[in-house]
Amino acid sequence: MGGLLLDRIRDVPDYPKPGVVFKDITPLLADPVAFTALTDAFARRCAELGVTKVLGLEARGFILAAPVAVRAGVGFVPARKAGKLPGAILSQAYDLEYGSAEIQVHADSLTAGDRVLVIDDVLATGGTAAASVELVRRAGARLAGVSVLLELGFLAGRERLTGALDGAPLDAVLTV
Ligand SMILES: O=P(O)(O)OC[C@H]1O[C@H](OP(=O)(O)OP(=O)(O)O)[C@H](O)[C@@H]1O
Ligand SMILES: Nc1ncnc2[nH]cnc12
Repeated sequence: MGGLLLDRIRDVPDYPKPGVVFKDITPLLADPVAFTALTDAFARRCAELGVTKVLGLEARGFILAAPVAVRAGVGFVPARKAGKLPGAILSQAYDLEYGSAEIQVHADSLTAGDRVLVIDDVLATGGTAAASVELVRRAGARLAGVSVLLELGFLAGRERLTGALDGAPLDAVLTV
């Protein structure tokens, strides 16, 4: 499966800033065989980890996590960029490879009985994933793990996240 997916991720140099090589997953999304293989792999991980909810990160994480929730038969919880959720929220600011942002979840979207898998496309510096893990904890749920399509190993996100994971697995389908 690795080649099928890696061949469909495009490098875009100097986007969105000079020096950044942007990993564009749109070719993968446009290929139903590749997208289905990825969805199935994430869904299998949900079953292995006893997941009750997947947390998808706006925006690319939404695209990957929503079909996983349907396939795995678990709930989908959106972590949205600041200012988009209408109810009472928990909020977490963070830095990422090319900027800074703030993500939010509805405070009642996760409960103490939930085992949550955070799903995103890219793990770069780990700032986004760390903020997501923090929101899961603050919502009172248990972190089942973090699963990403592509880990950029040279940015050391895994090292940054290790403490925050508290033993939960960090899985990358691909690492470059
Ligand atoms: O490991 P990090 O350095 O935190 O970077 C990873 C994050 O950056 C990208 O999201 P982005 O904020 O660009 O949003 P998008 O999904 O709306 O494009 C990507 O989808 C991850 O969520
Ligand atoms: N290099 C990169 N490509 C795609 N998404 C990213 N998010 C953070 N860094 C990224």
